[in-house]
Amino acid sequence: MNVLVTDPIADAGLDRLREAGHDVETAYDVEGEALLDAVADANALIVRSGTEVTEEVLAAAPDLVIVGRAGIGVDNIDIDAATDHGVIVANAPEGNVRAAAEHSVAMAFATARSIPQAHDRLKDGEWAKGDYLGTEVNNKTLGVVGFGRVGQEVAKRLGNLGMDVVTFDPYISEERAEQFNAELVEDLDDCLEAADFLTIHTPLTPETEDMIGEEELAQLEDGYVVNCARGGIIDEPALAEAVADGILKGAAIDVFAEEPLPEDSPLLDVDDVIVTPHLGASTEAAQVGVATSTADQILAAFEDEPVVNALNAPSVDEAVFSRIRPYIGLTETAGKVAVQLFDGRVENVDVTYAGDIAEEDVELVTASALKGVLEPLVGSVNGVNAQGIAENRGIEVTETKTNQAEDFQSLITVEVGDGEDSVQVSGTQFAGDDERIVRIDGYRVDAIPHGHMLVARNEDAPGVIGFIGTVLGEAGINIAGMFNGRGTIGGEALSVYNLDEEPTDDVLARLNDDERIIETKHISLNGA
Ligand SMILES: NC(=O)C1=CN([C@@H]2O[C@H](COP(=O)(O)OP(=O)(O)OC[C@H]3O[C@@H](n4cnc5c(N)ncnc54)[C@H](O)[C@@H]3O)[C@@H](O)[C@H]2O)C=CC1
Ligand SMILES: O=C(O)C(=O)COP(=O)(O)O
Repeated sequence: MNVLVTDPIADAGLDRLREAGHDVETAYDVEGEALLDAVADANALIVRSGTEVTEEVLAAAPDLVIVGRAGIGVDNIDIDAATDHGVIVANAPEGNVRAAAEHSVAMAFATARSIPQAHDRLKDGEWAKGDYLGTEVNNKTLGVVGFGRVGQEVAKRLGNLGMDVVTFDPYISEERAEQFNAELVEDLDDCLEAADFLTIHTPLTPETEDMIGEEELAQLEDGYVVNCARGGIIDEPALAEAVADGILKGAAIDVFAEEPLPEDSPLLDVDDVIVTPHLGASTEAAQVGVATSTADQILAAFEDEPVVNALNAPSVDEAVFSRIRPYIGLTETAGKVAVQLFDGRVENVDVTYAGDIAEEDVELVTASALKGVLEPLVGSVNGVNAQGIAENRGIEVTETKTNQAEDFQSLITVEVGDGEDSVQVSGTQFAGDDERIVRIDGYRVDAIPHGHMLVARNEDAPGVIGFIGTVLGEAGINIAGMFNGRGTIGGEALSVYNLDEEPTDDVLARLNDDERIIETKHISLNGA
């Protein structure tokens, strides 16, 4: 497989991919047409914050399976577009958390003690001792906006250095805040009022964009602001002005609305705003951590294993995956059989899980049923885009769980219908990877789903099966296996044939012309 890396990541990640036999190409700083050319044959793309992964980039990469973000923030990746293209987006949410937290703490101290300013002057030969009277963090209040992984680590560290911590995060519980000795406040205003130091740790979202503007900064009077989260959350001109006018004592900023090099940012012109070029994640340990984690996500995606940090695909842990794995292919097959037997326009897909499988997290299995149903209709479908494609086509998807699995340990039934008619196909998995279709529309069968199949509904009368065999034989089509299921004796029967070749339209017409045959259908499971 081809892995394209467009932002620098640690060798440990690149080596892991190469050792697994993949071609890894690095193309740092490519953009525009060059990026579109570079992704053309990529199966995986690895980025940090430097590459914009747009709809255009995704459209230029028809073989792309996964975008790996070697870090946390994914605001540079169009996840909805990736989902539409069936491309997994996975980040590495753990590796750089401590690095970002430590940088935030370092920046808080650096602004509170004017370290960069004093450093510059001393290097210029000036002993400016009298100009700097700093602020201690001890006995001050830290306001943390966004109490996720990084926010919590910052709270822990600065809490241990004598600060009281208040936090504003509408999506966490009071208990969570208490675990870190932080007081959860209801409004951003309460946080701003209380804080001497404000530190931002939210993602950049439509909700957080420009969340801190002139009014908010005014409430922090005489305080300090630290932003090592994302540019765009704080209004840069408002912050520059608040610091320049002495409303705030200082600000420490690692991230900018425009990167790299925020040439037009007024923050660069204000002495008491100290800046670093998006260095929060730049430690050796963090870079090894995110690079190896990203490589692992990519290897998992290539192997059809669960991508644990996938942001747009159902994901389960290894233990659950090993239990549901046998049912993923089976359920896709049941979906493929059902949709080929169904004559109407598919309006609903119902997947029923019976027996042991009903105890599991089956989101991935349902996605595979949808893949089976939808792929013959719309082309490339996978666990990432299956639900979205179903939604776009107005197909209602339901999951039912029951402990009634007849004599089977687990039985999965995929039903496709249009509100009036429907087709049901049930499958099970016997020991040793032995997949079977065991019910079609309630008829008991025992069919090995494979290659070309013929499903016939016919009168349960002497000679019908012989007739079908003769017609196939005359056409030179070998029957590899045959399974007959019937309702009542002399009533209707359903038989399933595994064929070595595809039956021609003529063969199907000959069979369907016989009055004892209600209908025959060719099912293709090539690749299954
Ligand atoms: N400067 C750098 O190099 C680095 C920057 N980051 C950035 O730091 C930020 C935090 O990362 P994590 O802690 O891992 O993310 P996280 O997802 O663990 O935490 C984010 C928190 O923000 C909260 N939040 C979301 N919307 C909010 C709102 N409107 N108001 C208040 N809180 C809100 C969420 O509930 C969540 O608890 C991200 O923007 C990430 O990209 C992370 C690592 C390095
Ligand atoms: O992980 C994040 O969110 C970061 O901001 C780190 O960005 P980077 O990987 O250094 O471009």
